[in-house]
Amino acid sequence: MGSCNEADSGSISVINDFEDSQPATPHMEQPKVVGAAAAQAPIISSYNDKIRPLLDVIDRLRLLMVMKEGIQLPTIVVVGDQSSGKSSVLESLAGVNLPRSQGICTRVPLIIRLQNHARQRPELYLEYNGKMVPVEEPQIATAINIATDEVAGPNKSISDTPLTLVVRKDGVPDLTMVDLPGITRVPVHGQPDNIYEQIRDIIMQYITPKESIILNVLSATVDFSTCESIRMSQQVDKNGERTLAVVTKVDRAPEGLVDKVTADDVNIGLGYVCVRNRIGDESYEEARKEEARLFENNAHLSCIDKSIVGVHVLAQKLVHIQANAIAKCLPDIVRNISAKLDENVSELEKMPKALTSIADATQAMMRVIQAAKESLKKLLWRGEFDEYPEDNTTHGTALFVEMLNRFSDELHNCEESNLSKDFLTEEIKGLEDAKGIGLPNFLPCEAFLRILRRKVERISYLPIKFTEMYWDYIEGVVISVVMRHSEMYYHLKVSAKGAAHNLVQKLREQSINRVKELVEMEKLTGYTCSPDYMMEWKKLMNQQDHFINQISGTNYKQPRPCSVNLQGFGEIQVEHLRQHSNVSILQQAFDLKMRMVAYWKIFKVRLVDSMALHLQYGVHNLVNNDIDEIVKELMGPDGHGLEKMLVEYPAVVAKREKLKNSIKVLKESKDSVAKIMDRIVLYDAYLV
Ligand SMILES: Nc1nc2c(ncn2[C@@H]2O[C@H](COP(=O)(O)OP(=O)(O)OP(=O)(O)O)[C@@H](O)[C@H]2O)c(=O)[nH]1
Repeated sequence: MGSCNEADSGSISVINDFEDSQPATPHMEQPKVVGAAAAQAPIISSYNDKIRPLLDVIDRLRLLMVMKEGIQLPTIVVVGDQSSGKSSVLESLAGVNLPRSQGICTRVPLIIRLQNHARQRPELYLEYNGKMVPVEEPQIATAINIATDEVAGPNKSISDTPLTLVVRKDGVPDLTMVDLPGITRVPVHGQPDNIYEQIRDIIMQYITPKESIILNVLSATVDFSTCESIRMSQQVDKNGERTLAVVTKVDRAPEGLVDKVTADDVNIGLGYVCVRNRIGDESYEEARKEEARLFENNAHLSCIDKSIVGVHVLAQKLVHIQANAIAKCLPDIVRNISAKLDENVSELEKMPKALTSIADATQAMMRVIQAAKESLKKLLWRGEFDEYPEDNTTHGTALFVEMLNRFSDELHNCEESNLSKDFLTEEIKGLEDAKGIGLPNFLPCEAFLRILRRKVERISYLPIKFTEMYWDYIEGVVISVVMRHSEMYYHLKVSAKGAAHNLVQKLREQSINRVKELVEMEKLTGYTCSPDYMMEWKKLMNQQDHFINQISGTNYKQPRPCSVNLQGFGEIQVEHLRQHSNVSILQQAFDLKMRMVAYWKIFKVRLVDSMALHLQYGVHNLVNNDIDEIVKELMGPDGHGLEKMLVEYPAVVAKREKLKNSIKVLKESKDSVAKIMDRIVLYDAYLV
């Protein structure tokens, strides 16, 4: 802390404690103070001519809007609660009038580029909405208000579209800063209810990049720890390493200020600078004199170290911080620009060229269908999922096995219920219906077929349901693959979707008819050459004598059981069978039942196998041959179907334009930085 009353307000000297917290760059001299220019502007500083070209490049990149391409630039961002004095601080630094008020005043980000130039006459202009508007110094505040109304609307609403104010003036420090809307929680008339969230989002967008320097403007009249701007900057810069605090309105609350800035309760890493801004109609010169007098004579303020008071100290600190930030960030900026440029160039190369003739369109369409065909072969036939590793809904071969297993389970679980109570009832009825003249030990074939038909009929909905479900699934995959490959051609995408739908519907219908045929064939004939049938039947028939005995046996010493345990069936109720006095009928019914059970096992396996082969065959044909029908449909009967493909999808045109524009910006940016590469290497070498 410097001793009180020692500075001379007439001559400007720089006492800079910033060197303690920031390493001095060997190639960067400390900014000099040019006292002779004091008459023209409140801040007088010449800029290290090694850094000036680098700042010019950064400003050029900012003008090119390279930030929109994801390249972060070192930026001094001015934040503060509403009416904390942000614009007044900038005004003091720039020596020009900016809009100041007690209510919300800054409604859009205002980029202020201060450039020291030797000419007598200052040059000022505003850049916004692609315009460059020269402004006379006395009209700056009005011009900014007009431009703000144009960008953000005439009411009190805010916008994140920035305005740029360029101030070329003798004696100003070479600085580029962004002034942001002040944080307010209470919307005033005409402002949206979410004004706080809107302002917060803009501020966070600017202060989050680690390249940003946060200039936190705090009014001496408030408790710093209650400031919303402190809360926000701490969210992105916890230890305050890139935060500098400017304390304004020191004239209003001088008492205790020295303790406030010394205690540093709010963790400001780059330190504090206390200032007194212009009040009312004062001129800048008067304001600086008043400021110097205040820090010299005020009982409370004169105790504050001179190295942290005054607008000119603030200017010097900012210049120094900015120089270090640029030197540190430039190598990364150069690398990022190159990487982004390569990325965009390769993305543009991958985009389809605009189609200008039918021959082009035909070629593009063939390429799309060929690529879709290859993808479908992989997904639905070969089981290669490298193109869609995440989306397992398209992994057709794997899902087909799951679907088939589910179908098989459903078929097996679809057995008739209350089997135990009605045991042999259906068979006895079948035998009675098929009664005719014949030898008693011959089973009528018709009785077997009638029961078989009924059983097949009962499950016939299952294979059809499975077929429908399978083709629905195939349709989904085909459409999604075709659409993905035709993404870049809007009209092709729409037509190909329709053609894919029509094709799969046709195949679905054919497949359902084939499955219906399979079911009908099963109803018509009971046949198998599998030896399993006879083995199973014989095994079951071994229980016949015991079973019939339990129902109609004549051993009166033992009570007749009401149920019998049969292997393969469990406990069977038999009371209802005792009404049949004809043992031969029971024997035939038992035989019939066992034939049916043995045959039904064969039937179910055969049905699942046939369905698997049939559907696999269908998919094989689809991915190898049928898919080509899409081409025919797209060409149309008269061959004019592709004409509409010549009209491009607006989103593709927009994307191509955006990429071209980004490439242009990045190339220009690359060219700009190429001119100062030798300096970057110099600073880079130092920083390493
Ligand atoms: N006494 C005194 N008044 C000041 C000082 N700095 C700013 N003011 C006044 O405080 C009020 C708000 O100042 P602005 O610079 O408009 O504050 P701001 O933070 O830019 O305001 P918004 O952008 O609207 O949030 C104005 O009336 C200024 O004149 C100062 O150091 N001393």
